[in-house]
Amino acid sequence: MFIDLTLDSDSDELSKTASTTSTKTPSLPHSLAHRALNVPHSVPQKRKKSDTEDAFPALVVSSFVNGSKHREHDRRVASQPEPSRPSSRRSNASQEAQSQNRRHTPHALVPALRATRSNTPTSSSASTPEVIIPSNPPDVLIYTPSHRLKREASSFNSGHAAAAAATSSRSSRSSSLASSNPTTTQPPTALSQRYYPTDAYEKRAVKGAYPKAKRVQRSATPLVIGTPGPLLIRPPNIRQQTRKTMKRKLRGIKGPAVTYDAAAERRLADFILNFEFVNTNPLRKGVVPVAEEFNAGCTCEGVCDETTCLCLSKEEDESNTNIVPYRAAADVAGLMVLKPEFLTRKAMIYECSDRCSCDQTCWNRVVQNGRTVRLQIFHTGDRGFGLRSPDRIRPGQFIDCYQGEVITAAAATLREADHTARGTSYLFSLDFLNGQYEEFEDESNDDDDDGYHDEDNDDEDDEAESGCKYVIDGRNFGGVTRFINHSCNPNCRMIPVSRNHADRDLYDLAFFALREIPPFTELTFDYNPGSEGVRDSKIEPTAVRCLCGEANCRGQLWPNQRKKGTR
Ligand SMILES: C[S@@+](CC[C@H](N)C(=O)[O-])C[C@H]1O[C@@H](n2cnc3c(N)ncnc32)[C@H](O)[C@@H]1O
Repeated sequence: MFIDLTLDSDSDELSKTASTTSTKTPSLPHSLAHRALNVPHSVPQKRKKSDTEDAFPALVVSSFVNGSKHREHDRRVASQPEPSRPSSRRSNASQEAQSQNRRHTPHALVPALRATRSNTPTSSSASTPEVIIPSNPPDVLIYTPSHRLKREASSFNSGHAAAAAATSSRSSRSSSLASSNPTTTQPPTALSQRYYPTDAYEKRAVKGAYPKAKRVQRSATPLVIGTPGPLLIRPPNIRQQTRKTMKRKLRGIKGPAVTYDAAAERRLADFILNFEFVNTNPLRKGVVPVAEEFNAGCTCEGVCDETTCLCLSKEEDESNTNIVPYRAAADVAGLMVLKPEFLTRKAMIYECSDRCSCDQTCWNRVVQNGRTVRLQIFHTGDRGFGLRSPDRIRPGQFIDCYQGEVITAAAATLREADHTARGTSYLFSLDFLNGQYEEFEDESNDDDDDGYHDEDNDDEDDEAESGCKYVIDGRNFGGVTRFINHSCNPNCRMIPVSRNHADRDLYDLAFFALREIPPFTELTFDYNPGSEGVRDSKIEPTAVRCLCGEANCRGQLWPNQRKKGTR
């Protein structure tokens, strides 16, 4: 067993060994204690002179055995070059060491080196100091720190403490310490040359701004054409992928399934690649809903009382009675449908809201509960895609809302040109309540009239021109109802439905069945309500021709591209 000088110090083994060896073992500085280690050599490996031999002159532990502790002498002897040691003496000394060991050592410690001198009782008669390397390998070697090493260690510690205390003048202090103690190795600091070399710039300049071009011999470079990847072996099936995308997007629509007619698959898949279905209307720049705090709710308990519910609109006559929009369907429990008389009215439906005290099962919550019928997209042949339902739809049954981006009237004016150029339009004005507050608005505008042009009013100019503040655009983002075509004899009607009495510009455009609609019948509504029964005498040359094929067809969808909404 012997001591590995490279290992760390705090070993229990060492302290144990040291205590069993001798209580007089010199106490080593912390960094000089060593751990005993089993290695296959009998003699410590040669180390750098400055690190080990000078610093750790060998102390032969077993020299304690016979009571003589000639450490200094041993150290000197151990440093003698090996060739000066006669082999015969070495063997004699070795034998003697072994016998000493056998006689006196109660434990496994034996000397590694034994210094001899002519006047020592255990030495041979030779006057030259010798190192005796016993044939039996030494067990323990503990090196004593030299005076020089002790000096260096203490000067290093004091220099390190001083450097830590004076952080501001660290570099100068360190350098002065370094100069005063040339043997001290300074730990690198933040200002060290190692991290911030002051000559880095010069070195780069010498090296040159650009690296040298790599010279390549092209003729010697092999051109390897590997085996083709999966893309070349089996090209992706674009059709399959677009179909998958379409199905994924259709699955994202809330409510009962929305499917498509197999004959329309290819065209629909191509179209849907550039279209996004939405479940709520995205509000675009400039569209600001009236805060819920301004809304009022009813105070009904459980389900609403038709006669007292505050949400319902009042008849305009003197009776002041509530207009009740819904009734229970005759054949389906829990299904609410529009009252037949409401279908012929021109009124907005006000449903109960989150501000109401009635519960969610209240009969006055129909549109907000969403679609209850399945829908199917198909291709009409001459009017693009159309929409129908595989289910029977009852008169007055809610189908779905028209959905799309809500944009300002000014934005709609800009988009309208694009819609016109394409010959299709998906713009629906939210203009139902326009005109109903004109009297009040005229009075309030009088105060504002200061005779100056206000740029902020440009949007309002557009509004005034178009007759509404906001428009719903279902071209690129929309619900499945954006496929409903126009008919001059429609089976559905678009009715405005609100849950916020305070907001007259933002509300839902809900489709209700005007009559019984058999399964797979195309759903249609009038794009230009109010002109029913009026056969246009002159068809505008720019208007989209109506192809509904009904006997009462007016010949054009609407005079200009933007639909009038529900007015
Ligand atoms: C809201 S979209 C209806 C869905 C549309 N067919 C599609 O494929 O996307 C309105 C457009 O459909 C076409 N359209 C709807 N009803 C029509 C009709 N009765 N006659 C001719 N074209 C019609 C017009 O091009 C119109 O601008």
